[in-house]
Amino acid sequence: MKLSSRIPFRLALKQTPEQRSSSIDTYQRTMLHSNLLRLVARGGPKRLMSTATKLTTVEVNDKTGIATLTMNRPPVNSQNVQLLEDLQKSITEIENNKSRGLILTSAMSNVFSAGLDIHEMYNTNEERLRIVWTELQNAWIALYGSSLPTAAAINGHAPAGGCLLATACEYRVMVPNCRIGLNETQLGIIAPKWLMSGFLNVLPKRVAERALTQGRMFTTQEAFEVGLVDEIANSKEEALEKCSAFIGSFAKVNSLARGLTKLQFRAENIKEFEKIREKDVANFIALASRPEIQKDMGIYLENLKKKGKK
Ligand SMILES: CCCCCCC/C=C/C(=O)SCCNC(=O)CCNC(=O)[C@H](O)C(C)(C)COP(=O)(O)OP(=O)(O)OC[C@H]1O[C@@H](n2cnc3c(N)ncnc32)[C@H](O)[C@@H]1OP(=O)(O)O
Repeated sequence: MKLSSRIPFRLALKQTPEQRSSSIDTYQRTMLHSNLLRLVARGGPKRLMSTATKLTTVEVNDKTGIATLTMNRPPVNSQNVQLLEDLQKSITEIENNKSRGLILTSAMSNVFSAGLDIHEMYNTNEERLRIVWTELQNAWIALYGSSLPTAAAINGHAPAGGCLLATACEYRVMVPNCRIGLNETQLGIIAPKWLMSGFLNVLPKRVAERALTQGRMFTTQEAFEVGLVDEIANSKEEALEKCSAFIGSFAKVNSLARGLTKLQFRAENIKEFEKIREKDVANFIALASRPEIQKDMGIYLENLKKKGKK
């Protein structure tokens, strides 16, 4: 069985030793291929891929081979089921079309993603809650478990689920005067462990614990200082360039070796997540259905609306 050198981690985890050794042939071919792609050109012609998605677009730069995945759900890219499904489709498409890397960004001018769409969790039924949470899990694992180099061009605020997507990537570049963080405790809710894993990958444990217990939203500058974002860019274009440069830094590195090394860092979190994912859905349904949580969500939504009208 021939295996792609860009096999997603969730599948690589299930490989037998024979399958792994067959990947080594691919390894050698990939070496040759990556040697041909040494220089990363910036800019260049872009090709819009034929995605069947409504709320995401994928553009591949023909010179660099890097795909830009853009979330486009006005006004704030809040993550409803459709956006979460489209994210997964686009990630799969990028993995299958042999792109050299993936940059996640937003079509909004001041918001990367406002996190889960609270309307999807409010005043709804258990089946809908199950779908919402399962799709959030699926979108996260597709990004976190991708063997491609991934980077987030955070061109606006990234609270909660927005921060989740950004920290699922390997590199983050953020524009000034925005906020990012996992603010769940401020909303009276507890983020499960898998949801914190990207955050815990990039921050020292002590900083992460304090931020998560406080539900802290970091400004761009603060996020840079603690290492939650890797660079600050003055515009979305600059953020995209910096993300491309990060992905380009792997041009001389064999992609299979790179991907499997990434896997070794993430495998434990992924395995833990796979073990508890069904229980986690049940926990979410139980929590989100509680009358006091529903009441708080209603108040939160009202306050968001009032703020918008000011
Ligand atoms: C029950 C257990 C749950 C466990 C879940 C744990 C995991 C994940 C959780 C989440 O992701 S929950 C979502 C958390 N997100 C937030 O708290 C962000 C809230 N939004 C904002 O802070 C701001 O909107 C913004 C992102 C900083 C953008 O500010 P801006 O001034 O540009 O826009 P607004 O005027 O505030 O919003 C415009 C419009 O959008 C609506 N909206 C904003 N965020 C959401 C959202 N997350 N879900 C649904 N709708 C949202 C907002 O109400 C406005 O609506 P209208 O007034 O235009 O109707």
